[in-house]
Amino acid sequence: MVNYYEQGEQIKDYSILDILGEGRYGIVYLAKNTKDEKCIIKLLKKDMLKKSKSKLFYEQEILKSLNSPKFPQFIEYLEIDNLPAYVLEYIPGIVFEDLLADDSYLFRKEQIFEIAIQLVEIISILQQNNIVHRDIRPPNVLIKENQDIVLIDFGLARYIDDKKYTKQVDYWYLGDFLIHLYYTSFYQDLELEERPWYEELDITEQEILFLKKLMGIEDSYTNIEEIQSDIMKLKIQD
Ligand SMILES: Nc1ncnc2c1ncn2[C@@H]1O[C@H](COP(=O)(O)OP(=O)(O)OP(=O)(O)O)[C@@H](O)[C@H]1O
Repeated sequence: MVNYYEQGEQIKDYSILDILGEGRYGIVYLAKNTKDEKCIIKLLKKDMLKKSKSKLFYEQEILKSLNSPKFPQFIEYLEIDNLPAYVLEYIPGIVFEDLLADDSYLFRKEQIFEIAIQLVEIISILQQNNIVHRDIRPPNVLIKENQDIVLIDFGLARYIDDKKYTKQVDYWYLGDFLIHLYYTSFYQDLELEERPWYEELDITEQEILFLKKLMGIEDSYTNIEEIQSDIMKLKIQD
């Protein structure tokens, strides 16, 4: 049984404003502190306590260690009804999942390159801290009003090793993310047979090669500098 908190209810020093999301593992609340500043409270579900231990551990550990405006700051650990919870900085903005759900929103190429540059910078900071996020998807990437990008939800993030948790996992997600953005300006003729993205999208050979390398379809990228340099070349050619 999940004990939901309602708007106006108090959890320790925080007053609940809204429920932002509910996953298998827990509930994400928007709340405000005693100074009236908004923040995020993540509360784990009881029946998921065993399974979610590692999710909780890594998300906390990793966010504590990252000190950059490109990620939400870890504020504090709480225990609520004997369940672990933690408080994170609230980032005002909109997640890409919501932008993509709005069919009228089209990403232009120069916007896609700007977003790609910021995401690569984010991956580069993660790599400097030996971290792979493993979930860089539209619900987990937020864009602020000033167009700065912030990566959230570190539940699957881990320390890089050379087996399961490789750098290439985040390169694959970056490629897939960018393809979602390219598809916003693709008109699907329902009469025609579906083709793979590299045939359907109106993109250059260089863009195809870049995306294929990110996704490991062609020779994979081995380092982030190479990716940075290829995006700059694409941007100049555009
Ligand atoms: N720091 C934050 N600032 C602003 N909004 C946030 C923040 N963290 C989460 N959100 C909002 O809450 C939603 C759910 O958050 P998040 O994806 O971290 O939860 P989760 O339950 O761990 O997700 P999942 O079930 O996908 O693992 C996000 O899509 C976003 O809209």
